[in-house]
Amino acid sequence: MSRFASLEQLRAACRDLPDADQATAEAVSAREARLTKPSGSLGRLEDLTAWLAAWQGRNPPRLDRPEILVFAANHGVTAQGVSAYPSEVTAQMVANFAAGGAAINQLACLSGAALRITSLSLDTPTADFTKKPAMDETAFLDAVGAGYDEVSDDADLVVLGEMGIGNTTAAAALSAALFGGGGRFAGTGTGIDDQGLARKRAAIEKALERHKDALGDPLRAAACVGGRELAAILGACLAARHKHIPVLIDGIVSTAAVAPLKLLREDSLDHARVGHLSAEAGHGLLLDELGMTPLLDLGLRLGEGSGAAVALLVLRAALACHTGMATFEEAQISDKSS
Ligand SMILES: Cc1cc2ncn([C@H]3O[C@H](COP(=O)(O)O)[C@@H](O)[C@H]3O)c2cc1C
Ligand SMILES: O=C(O)c1cccnc1
Repeated sequence: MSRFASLEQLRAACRDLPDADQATAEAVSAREARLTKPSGSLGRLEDLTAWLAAWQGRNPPRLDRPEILVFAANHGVTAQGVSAYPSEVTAQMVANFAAGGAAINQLACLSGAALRITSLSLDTPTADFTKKPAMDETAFLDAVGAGYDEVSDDADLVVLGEMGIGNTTAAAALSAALFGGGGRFAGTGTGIDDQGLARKRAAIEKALERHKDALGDPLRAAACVGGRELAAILGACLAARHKHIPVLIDGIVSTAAVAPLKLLREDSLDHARVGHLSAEAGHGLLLDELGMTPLLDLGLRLGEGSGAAVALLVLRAALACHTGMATFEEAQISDKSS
């Protein structure tokens, strides 16, 4: 039995959100202003520390227990020839994660984060959404609930990633369902050729036409043209908000996964930052629609949470400066006002 019994119950949970702790953020910004550097010279690192504090409600904020949650699932739409790799690779990569051989294992280790992989019914792919809804309401709510339940109460940051052959098609379809524009969010994913990209766009357009009556509702759109791992990421992002835990989102797949939340409540992603701009073509377009600015732009196009895990190192840099630096008074350095 899922934590969410109906779409209406989930919708209510998506609208009932705690706010940031502004007083704590202001206290952190006040200390930041007294640190031994020209005012504002640590640029966006300064904002990141205040953002962490605002959502953790803690001064100073901490990164003692960050966790990377990777959700894996399979997609019926792969029957349309939309990925360069076969669906078996999803389970094979889950085995690789368990053995420590994937990119995200190295980045989790380096960034000092716990890594948890959750497989969602890998032997039961979603339906091919060019033909019918990817998930019925029960399957969708189960996946959202599974993601929600993965977030630890005592995590101080959650990084959201995924593994699922075919999921850049689901991400592009969901983005278009939410923001319009047919195949414009489609990119080459794992590296499909021009014919593959044409098949991907055609599959997306067919799905949008088939499900057009459902797409006005962001949650039904996510059930019709999303995927289990995208639904779980939505659930985890929502759980993190309810638990006052800041979130780092990864590339196009995890961004598309949480996008329905934004349409249900405008400020629902304020506790989240986008770790990086994926090289997957549609990610920048999607971020423009969401009004979100990525922290890094390194040309990554992997998924797994990899770009967000690299961005966690930047958050650590921000926090190290904030907590370790001396103030002007402590170091007896004359500041510009004295
Ligand atoms: C070996 C391998 C490792 C991966 N790690 C993440 N992805 C990424 O690629 C997939 C999405 O691309 P598409 O929509 O083109 O299938 C997802 O599994 C995503 O996490 C991988 C893909 C492969 C092949
Ligand atoms: O940006 C992403 O999330 C992405 C890009 C390519 C393949 N898989 C994921």
